[in-house]
Amino acid sequence: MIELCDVTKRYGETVVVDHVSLCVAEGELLVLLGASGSGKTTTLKMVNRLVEATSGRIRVAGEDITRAVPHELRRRIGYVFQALGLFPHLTVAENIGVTPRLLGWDEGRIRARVASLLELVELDPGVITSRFPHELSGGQAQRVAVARALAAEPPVLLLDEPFGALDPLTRERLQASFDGIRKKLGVTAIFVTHDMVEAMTLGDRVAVMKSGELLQVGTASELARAPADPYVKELVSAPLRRAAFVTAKLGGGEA
Ligand SMILES: Nc1ncnc2c1ncn2[C@@H]1O[C@H](COP(=O)(O)OP(=O)(O)OP(=O)(O)O)[C@@H](O)[C@H]1O
Repeated sequence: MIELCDVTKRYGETVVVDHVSLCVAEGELLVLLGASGSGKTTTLKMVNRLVEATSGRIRVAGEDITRAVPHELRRRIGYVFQALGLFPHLTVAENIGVTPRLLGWDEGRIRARVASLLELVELDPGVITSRFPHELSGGQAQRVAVARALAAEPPVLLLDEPFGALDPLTRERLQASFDGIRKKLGVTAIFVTHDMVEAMTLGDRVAVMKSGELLQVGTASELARAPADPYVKELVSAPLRRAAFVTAKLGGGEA
């Protein structure tokens, strides 16, 4: 469904994404995992042409994206990015309804969709629909951005740390409900995170990036069993190291 073939992005002399090749199958969620500055966001933005690749080829549903009109491409691809991009002068309901409205849905269908999406992301429609983005907390705004990306049931979703601003318990609940809905809808997705536990929880496969290079792609257990690089090994063992630390801190290994 999404194919990157030998994709490179350069800014001047600096290579920020270095000959990356990746395939995401229909209905699959691929996590892009890596440290800050490793090129995850740039890779994601090349898929919907918010950033143009310097070289290489990208296809979505078999179509070379350079042949698509960028705004039409983006209507077919839901996108949640770090800066959220909610329209400040539109209410929550209007923000979520933007793409369905562009696609010509009738108002009743849009209203019902907005209400069901708000419930999905655990926001009370009665309270939140008529608020403006500046009247939301960071976590609420993030949830509205996720709802907006799902609004027109796009076949492809790109998510850049969509749960980053949430407290850990809300984050865990929303990860679970997101996982359910994307499987139910059969959405193909690329999900950027630097959190290994989130990657293991949500990803069918995980792609590890470092300094613009793709180090390894595989299921979490493949990465754990046969890490191709010391950095991958360190990343996948991080949750266990932290769990051991917490266990020790709480007073021993019996817990
Ligand atoms: N418009 C730009 N001009 C020059 N360099 C850029 C530009 N956009 C990104 N970069 C650089 O490209 C590299 C990769 O950035 P990118 O945002 O893709 O990383 P990331 O892995 O998503 O990081 P984070 O987890 O912090 O969001 C960084 O070194 C960044 O400074």
